[in-house]
Amino acid sequence: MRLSSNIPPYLLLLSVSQHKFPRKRTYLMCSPKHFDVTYAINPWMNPGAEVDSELAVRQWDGLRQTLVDLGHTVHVLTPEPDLPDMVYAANGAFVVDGTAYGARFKHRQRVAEAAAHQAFYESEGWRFVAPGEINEGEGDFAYLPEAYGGLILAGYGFRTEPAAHAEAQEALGRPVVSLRLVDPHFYHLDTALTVLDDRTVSYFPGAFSRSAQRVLAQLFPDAVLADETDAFAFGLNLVSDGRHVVLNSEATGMAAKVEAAGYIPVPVDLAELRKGGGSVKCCVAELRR
Ligand SMILES: CN(C)C(=N)NCCC[C@H](N)C(=O)O
Repeated sequence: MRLSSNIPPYLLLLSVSQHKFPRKRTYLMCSPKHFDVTYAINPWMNPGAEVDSELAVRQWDGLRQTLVDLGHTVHVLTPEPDLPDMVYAANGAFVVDGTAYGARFKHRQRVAEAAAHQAFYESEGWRFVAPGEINEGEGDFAYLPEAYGGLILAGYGFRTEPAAHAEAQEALGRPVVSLRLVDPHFYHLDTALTVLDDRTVSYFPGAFSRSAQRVLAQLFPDAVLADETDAFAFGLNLVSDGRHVVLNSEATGMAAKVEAAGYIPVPVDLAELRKGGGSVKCCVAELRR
């Protein structure tokens, strides 16, 4: 930056402090090679709907390439034929400070996915904690490394059991704040709340119980608030590196909100995978060393 003598130093400091800095991330994804909608376990799934799995793979690859082009490392899990929801890799574990707390899926159709994730973490040398309680990994857990010294937010009400929140706190040694989800369209925390940078969240209040809304307002007075339209467009189901916000291209309102908050929206088309009830974030697990 060229310093101009006409700009008062306090204004320069202000512009630097508002600049968002990206952090290089490591992610895990799984190709939708076997993606299909053959059962309905959330309100978005319609087993009668036609699914173009080749289009799903192309769109998914666009997301993978976008993350690589932003400078991030993306590991890829091998998809398995009878696990059509395996593309939603965020649900397989929750990783903080080098420890992977494994998933235990609620619905029988997804139960076998957990073993594939466990095998990945163990073969890559991560500390793996096997779960006793039902939980759907990063679908229902979010981490803010710089909020309150490192804070985990956890959703319950549809998939993950509250007992898993205590189990995650034991496994990961970070405080866990439990938040009750109340709208079945937003059955995982990551459809209703997202982490924009190490201390900032964005969320749709209407997806949470009144008490959970009060908790979020108390903890995050500076949150970027999303509305129902943003949430229904899967606008909160995004992946941010602290500066670039990769989100569903249909979520134009949410893109405008993150831009106004100082981030750079990076839209990707993931329409085919919406038929399974997920978007960008569901497809991407963050591996935190
Ligand atoms: C953002 N969401 C909801 C996710 N993190 N995961 C998507 C899972 C979709 C799958 N058919 C299911 O219902 O489990």
